[in-house]
Parts: sequence; C-alpha cells; structure tokens
Amino acid sequence: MANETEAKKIIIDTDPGIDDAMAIFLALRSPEVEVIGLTTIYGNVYTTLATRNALHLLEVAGRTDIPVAEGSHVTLTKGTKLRIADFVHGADGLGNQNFPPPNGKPLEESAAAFLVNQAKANPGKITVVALGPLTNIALAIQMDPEFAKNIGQIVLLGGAFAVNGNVNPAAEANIFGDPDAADVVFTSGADVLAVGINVTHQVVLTGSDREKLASSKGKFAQYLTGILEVYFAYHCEAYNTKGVYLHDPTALLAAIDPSLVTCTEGAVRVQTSGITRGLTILYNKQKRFGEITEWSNIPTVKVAVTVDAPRAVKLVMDRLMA
Ligand SMILES: O=c1[nH]cnc2c1ncn2[C@@H]1O[C@H](CO)[C@@H](O)[C@H]1O
Repeated sequence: MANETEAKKIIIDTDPGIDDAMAIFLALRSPEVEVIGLTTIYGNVYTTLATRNALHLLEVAGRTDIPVAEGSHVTLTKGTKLRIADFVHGADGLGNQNFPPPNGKPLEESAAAFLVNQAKANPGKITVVALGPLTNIALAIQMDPEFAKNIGQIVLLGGAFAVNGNVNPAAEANIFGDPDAADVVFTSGADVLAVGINVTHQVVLTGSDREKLASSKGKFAQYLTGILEVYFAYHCEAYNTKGVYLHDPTALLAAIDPSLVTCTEGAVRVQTSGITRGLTILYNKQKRFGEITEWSNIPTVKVAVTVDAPRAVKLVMDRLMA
C-alpha cells in the first residue's frame, strides 16, 4: 500500500570529499530518505579514491548494507586530464586523517548501469543527488533513452548562476569537471533541480558550529570535527573566512525538503569550450527571441535562487550531532 510517509529512495553520486562526507552522513540520519546506493566519480579526488572513501564512510556509519557502484574514470568525451580538488579536501579527500583502507568492495556493475537499472526497476521513484561532476548521470542518459523519464528527480550540486564560479570567475567546480556531461543532463528532459554556489555560499558552518560538533558525543560529529580542519584551512586561505560552505549538505537537504529553497525555472546550457568553459547560463524565458537560439526548444529545469540558510545549518547540526 502506498504510504505518504514512505522514505524517498535516493542514490548519492559522490566524490568524497569532506562536504560529501557530511552530506552522506546527513542522508543516513534523515528519516525522510532511504539511501539505496552510492555511485562514485572523480572531482574532489580521483574515482578510485572516491570509491575507497565511499566504502570507508559507509563502514564508519555501520551501513555496509548500502552498495557502492564505481563510476567513470574519464570525462564523457573520454578526457583524462581531470581537475582534482585535493587542495580543498586533502590528498586523501578526507582531511589527511590516515584512515585505514575499507574492507568492502564495490559492485561489479558500473555506476551508470546501476543508475539505469535502479531507475528502470522503480520508475519515477528514485532521486539522484549528484554531488560531483555529472559524467555518470550523462552516461546513464546515453545508455538508456528511457533513463531521463524513469528517474524521479536529479538534484545536483552545480553551477554558479549569475555569480562568479569557484574554479575561475566563469565556472563552478562540478560543472567545470565535465561541462559536456552537464550540458547533456541539463538538456535531457529529466526533472532536474540545480543547486548552485549562488545558493550554497549562503549556507555557512562557522568555527563555533565546529566547536559544538567537537563537544558533541555523536559518532558523526566526532568524525567530521577531525576531517573539517583541512576544509576550514582552505576556506580561510581562499576566501579569508572563518567558516566553510556547506555545498553538498545543502543539495542533499534540498532533495529531502524542497521548501528549504525557492527556485526559478528555465532552460540551462553549459559552455563547453574557451575561457568560459563550465559557465552555466539560465534562459529565464522572459524574452521571446525572434530567431532560433541554442536555448530554443530545450526542456526546462529548476534552479535554486534562495535558501533558508539558518534552517539548513540547524538541520545539519541537529542531525549530525544526534
Ligand atoms: O575552491 C574550490 N575549488 C574547487 N572545488 C571546490 C572549491 N571549493 C569547494 N569545492 C568543491 O566543489 C564543490 C562546490 O563547487 C563542492 O563539492 C566542494 O567540495
């Protein structure tokens, strides 16, 4: 029997990553969602290390029942020159804490095949929360013409809508990581919600929040206090702030509770070359252009424009300290 309180099934596509670790733990502490798998991708670390970290985080959480499917090692156009943000997250992606290797192994199935098969088995029921470059999602779209229809929603952390990027003034890191894949996802016709850094830069975990995490007895709070040191140091150096941006947790929360953000809707295209490679442009449909453009007849997506930041930070703190 359909049940209104049935948890929403989510797959987290992730490149752990310090804020990825926070988002994964947050999901595991959120009764509104059931994590049915993690799929891995390069971004904050290379894919092999992302898989190792995903398995490790599930072991820390005592949730080795959740499968991990390894994703692509190259971009959609088979590019191997990847931009890895180890300077943000530490060489191991998790704040250089010398964690032991995990015992678990990933599935034989690739991330894209896992996404395709799960969406096919549960049409309209699964939300993908995509926290890294969008290669796996684009591969799933290319692998199965029905995927965009079968997947319930794709909530993605990516883009810098009408603000500067964080890789360079044009581009946000996840879109810059694979702009071709991002353009495939944005134009696929799937139900997409993009949460960009125009929104996530408002959701800040302060030094005093970190102290509260440190003094909490919670298992996740203790773990995160350790790995957050490197993330704080990077923000202090790059942004001259004493807080850190909660990118991935904000996207995860938007998937759990859409009322945390307000959105606009329009066609999004991604610049795939030149000095603005990775730029996300939203066509808000306010003007009807006389001529056909690259934005004509493109399905619309939702783009987050505001966030209830105090409520988002409180949810992160309450759930991670529990
Ligand atoms: O300055 C940066 N350069 C590259 N990646 C970053 C930076 N800051 C954060 N992230 C990572 O990229 C995503 C948000 O764009 C987040 O997953 C974050 O961990």
